[in-house]
Amino acid sequence: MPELVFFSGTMDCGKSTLALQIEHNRSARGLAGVIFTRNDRAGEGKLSSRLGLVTEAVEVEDGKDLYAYLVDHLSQGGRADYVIADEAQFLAPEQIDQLARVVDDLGLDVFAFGITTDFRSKLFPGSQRLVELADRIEVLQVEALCWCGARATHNARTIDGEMVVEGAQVVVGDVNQSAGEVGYEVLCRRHHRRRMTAATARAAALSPDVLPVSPS
Ligand SMILES: Nc1ncnc2c1ncn2[C@@H]1O[C@H](COP(=O)(O)OP(=O)(O)O)[C@@H](O)[C@H]1O
Ligand SMILES: Cc1cn([C@H]2C[C@H](O)[C@@H](COP(=O)(O)O)O2)c(=O)[nH]c1=O
Repeated sequence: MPELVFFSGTMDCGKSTLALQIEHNRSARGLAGVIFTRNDRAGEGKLSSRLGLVTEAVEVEDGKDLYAYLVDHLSQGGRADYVIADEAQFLAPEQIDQLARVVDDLGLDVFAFGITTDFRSKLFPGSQRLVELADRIEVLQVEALCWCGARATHNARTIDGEMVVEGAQVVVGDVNQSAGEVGYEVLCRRHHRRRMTAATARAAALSPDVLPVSPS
């Protein structure tokens, strides 16, 4: 049975790498995939991994109907044996519904990859719809780690290493950004709640007089 699978995890846990591996293994066996993405750091129409691999993809703009795209593609003689959607958190809920229809009405497997929650630990609308509709949700096996060594479960947005909690939901960016730039850091829940990043933990360790944070 074809499936809609949501591979989810924090930033930097290997989602795009896995998407590229699935694409490689299937195309090596003569299967043809359609790859969707939106707002990849490598630029428009790219699916890229931090391991350096990159492939061409179809950029999903606002309002693009993914089901209609596949029907057009197939009716013009194109092949599609499976579908990959990276950065799926950026898709609109209607576009996730269209991916579910691709599974049910076209009989194709759809593999969607994305982060579940934003820097305020709120669900992205696209991820929420995936949680609601997916046949299966897979959490990636290679765990990203918080600076304390615990499994990272949350994404923090940082400026100069300090966690910020105000701003637009979507700001394309990366972990390990240089000073002055908006960046991201993955944290365990405890340290996300306390807004304690690697930089602020280091600074606190150097100032033993600082009182503990309030028990909120
Ligand atoms: N220099 C490196 N050597 C080995 N593995 C690396 C290196 N840089 C990144 N990685 C791996 O790549 C993962 C990030 O992969 P990527 O697919 O870009 O993540 P995601 O799409 O989840 O944000 C890291 O968690 C790490 O496992
Ligand atoms: C937490 C969070 C992230 N983003 C952006 C930052 C990156 O461009 C992508 C995640 O990509 P990755 O391949 O999983 O690293 O999402 C955002 O726009 N808003 C956020 O709150």
